[in-house]
Amino acid sequence: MTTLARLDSVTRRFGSTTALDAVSLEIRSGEILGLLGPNGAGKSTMLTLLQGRRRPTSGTVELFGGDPSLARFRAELGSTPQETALPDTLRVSEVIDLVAAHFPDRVPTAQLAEEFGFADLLRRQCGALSGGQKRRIAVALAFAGRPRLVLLDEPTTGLDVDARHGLWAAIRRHRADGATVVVTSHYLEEIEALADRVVVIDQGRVLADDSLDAVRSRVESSIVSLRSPSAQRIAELAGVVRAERAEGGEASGDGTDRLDLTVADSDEFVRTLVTSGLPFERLAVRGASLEEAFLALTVSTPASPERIPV
Ligand SMILES: Nc1ncnc2c1ncn2[C@@H]1O[C@H](COP(=O)(O)OP(=O)(O)OP(=O)(O)O)[C@@H](O)[C@H]1O
Repeated sequence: MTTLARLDSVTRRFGSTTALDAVSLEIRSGEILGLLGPNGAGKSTMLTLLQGRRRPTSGTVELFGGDPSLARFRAELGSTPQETALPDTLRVSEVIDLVAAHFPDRVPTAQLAEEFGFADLLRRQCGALSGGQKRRIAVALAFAGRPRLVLLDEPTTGLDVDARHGLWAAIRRHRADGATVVVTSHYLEEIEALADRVVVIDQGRVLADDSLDAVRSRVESSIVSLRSPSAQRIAELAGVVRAERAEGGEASGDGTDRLDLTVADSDEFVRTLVTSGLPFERLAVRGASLEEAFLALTVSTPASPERIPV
């Protein structure tokens, strides 16, 4: 597998803020790489370095084997920024032609519009589009020149469910046609739906870099759900990484609370629970979703595990 881009011990500071802290990462051809992290984790900074829009404070960023701040190394790069800004007075088809003209092998306008679901908007001026329509067009623009590498910063923010699913299908189709994609997202289900590989970042550091399944299994989290009148004490038992009152789990009429506990080892935790003698009922155990695994990863960075007050 070819390496298309690489960060080698990259640190980027903004004044006293360290947005990226000694990050090393390779982007390999053919993959959809999901960048996952809370607000301010450093995801957008990583993309701007890959786009050559900023330089690292230290370390090396390489795009197609060269320095991304030099235009010739960006020739096969497509990207969609977090903020969508299309020129108000141009028609949609004109914006597509303008962007695609920079690439030697463009996707025909009608095909792109069909794939990304805006065939009916081609003659519309950009200023007259809704936020969601602009977003779909901005994502499509990243693919307009069949770039080898596409960077998508929160591509489906603000889109409804149907529009998001449509975009995911289009992104997958372009990957099948040979594009490599890096996608940041706040929607964890988006990363689960798209990514082959997941990089979890928090506070500028890479906490995990592995296949989707491996990231899930690496944290080996399980969710133990139960009801108990002693919720607080159960949440404080050894082995609990995170404790949360389940949705709709307000104290019920019988004085018990429903709890969802993220634990590293469910067998061990159940033994601890039984030994504690604390009352519980309706215990259920299941594997953690990516979202839950991600939360467990990011909250376990400090010395002590986080316990959300229950
Ligand atoms: N131009 C800048 N000047 C000062 N600080 C900045 C600048 N750009 C980013 N930062 C800081 O660097 C850190 C990382 O920001 P970044 O935008 O990369 O995070 P992110 O993971 O993309 O967050 P979000 O999910 O909220 O978009 C944050 O603390 C942010 O405030």
